[in-house]
Parts: sequence; structure tokens; C-alpha cells
Amino acid sequence: MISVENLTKRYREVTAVENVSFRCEPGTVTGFLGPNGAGKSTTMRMICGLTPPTTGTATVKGVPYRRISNPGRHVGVLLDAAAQHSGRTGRETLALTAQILGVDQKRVGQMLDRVGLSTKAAKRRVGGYSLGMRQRLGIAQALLGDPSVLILDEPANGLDPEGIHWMRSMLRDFADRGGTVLLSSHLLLEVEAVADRFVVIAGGRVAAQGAKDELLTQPTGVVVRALDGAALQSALAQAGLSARPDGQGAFVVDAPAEAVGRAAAATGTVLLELRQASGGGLEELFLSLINPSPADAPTVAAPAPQETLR
Ligand SMILES: Nc1ncnc2c1ncn2[C@@H]1O[C@H](COP(=O)(O)OP(=O)(O)OP(=O)(O)O)[C@@H](O)[C@H]1O
Repeated sequence: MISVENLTKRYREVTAVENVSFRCEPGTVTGFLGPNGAGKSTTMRMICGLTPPTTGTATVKGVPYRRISNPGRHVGVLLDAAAQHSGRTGRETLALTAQILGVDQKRVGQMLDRVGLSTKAAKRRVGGYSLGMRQRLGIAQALLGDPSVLILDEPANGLDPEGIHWMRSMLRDFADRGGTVLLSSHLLLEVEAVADRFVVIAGGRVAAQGAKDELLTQPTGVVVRALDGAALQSALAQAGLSARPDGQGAFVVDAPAEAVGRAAAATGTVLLELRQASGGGLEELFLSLINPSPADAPTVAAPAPQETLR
């Protein structure tokens, strides 16, 4: 179990993380989502005791990470796959970690197999690895101590579609056997298939969190697209409807489809698409949270740690 309570991190004038709270329970995969610069890595670094919080606390299995003795036997961490020593081979990297953790060297070969790094690849220096191979090695390293908690920052970066599929199955299996997984990504689709819960962070604050099903049933308005986007925006504004771009040329509007259609008709705006946003899964929810309209911004960013959208 991972517990994060009111974590805040300030760097001089920059507030990287503000009042973030959430829990990750055994048997679940929690997707930690947010755009670049949202505060994911800073939060994960605070959980792992690498960055001291300005205020707030984080515990893993009930204790602060830095107080866990031989933490690699309890918590597998992969924060930066590119940070591995480039002069060692993959096998040497794992052998050294096994020695430090005090686990049987037999696990080195087992973990290489588990992450799909061949004997030949394991004999090569890490400096020559692709990012995807480094991610696999990093995951093998995280799993080496047979931990019950995994904390992985953007582990899908650099993985090909087969690699992403493999990682999802591995994490699902880990959680199904009682493990706790916290997994960050800036791409919703990467984690949507594997996560049970989501914590969405934007601008350093929790914008939404809850079970996947719960978030999917949240009303998210309608998606509307017009031949002329600027004309549509002005038509919606004239009708007093607040709209936010979905990042793909359309707008998400928190209003019934009829009101949006009438606003367009009143100004002679030609619509190409008008549909319920909820049909699009978490993607639209995620986009609406990270691209709030000015009117929505303060509400979306409100830092009250609830279990559902706010
Ligand atoms: N050491 C630091 N000094 C100053 N500002 C920092 C520091 N570390 C992070 N930040 C700032 O804090 C904010 C959050 O950064 P963070 O790396 O946690 O985001 P992220 O969600 O992990 O982004 P990405 O997906 O791009 O890795 C950013 O504005 C970043 O510039």
C-alpha cells in the first residue's frame, strides 16, 4: 500500500506539487496521469525519499520509504531508465543489484527471461541499449528483490507496441497476485487498459481520482466540431456556453447537445460533429482536465482530495 497525504513541493517560486493526496491499495494498478510538467515525477521522487517534501507525508507499506530496511526487497522502483550505468552489461547491472539486495544470483537469469531480454542482449553494455531495452532492464531490476509494491515512472516510454502489451500483462499479473502498482504516464491510452484506478494531476494538483468505472460514468458534456472552429467558439460564447478545446480541433461543452446545436444554428455555423463526450472513454475526460476552459480552470484545479471528479 502507498499512502500520500497532502504532499507539497516548492522550488523557490515554482510549486511543482501542491497538496496531493491519494492511496494505492494491494491488488490494484493505479495510473498516475498528467501532462508533461504536471508533477508526476516529483511526487514519485517524494514517495521514494529522493526529494524531501516541503510539507506532507508519503508512506509505503505504512512507513516512509527511507525508513524501510533493504527497500528493494519490498518496493521495486523505476524512475529513470536512462540513468543506468552505461559501461556495465545488462547482466552485470542485475548481478550487482542482486548482490546489494542479498537475493540469489539465480534470479538474475529469471528476471532477464521475465522481461524478455535475451542472453545475447544481456551480455551487451547498457550504453548500447535502446530506451525500450533500458526500460525492460529497469523493470527487471525493480522486480529482482521480489517486492510487493512497484513504483514506475513512464515505463512505457520507448517500448514498441509488443513491449507495451507485455508490460501491461506483467503489471496486471503482478497486481492480480496481490501487488500494489503505481504507474505514471502522460498518455492515457498507455495505462487505460491496465489501471483499475486513476489519479489525474495537472499543474501540480489532483484534478480527478477514483476507480476507472467511476470516472467513466462522470458526465463530460458533448463534443462539437465545426467547419470553422473560431465561428463555433464565438457562437458558443454568444449563447453563454463554456467550451474547452479537446486538443484535436473540436470542443467539449458542458451543456446538452440541443443547446449547442441551437447556438450553432442561431449563427449559421456549419457543424461537422455533435455527440456525447462520455462515449469517448477517459480520453475526453483527461483532455478536458488538462485543457480546461478559463471558466473551468479554478474548479478543475481545486486541491480537495476526493474520490471522484470535482
Ligand atoms: N529541481 C527542480 N527545480 C525547479 N523546478 C523543478 C524541479 N524539478 C521539477 N521542477 C518543476 O516542477 C514541475 C513538475 O515537474 P515534474 O518533473 O514532476 O513533472 P512530470 O509530471 O513528471 O513531467 P514529465 O511528464 O515531463 O516528466 C515542472 O514545472 C518542473 O519544471
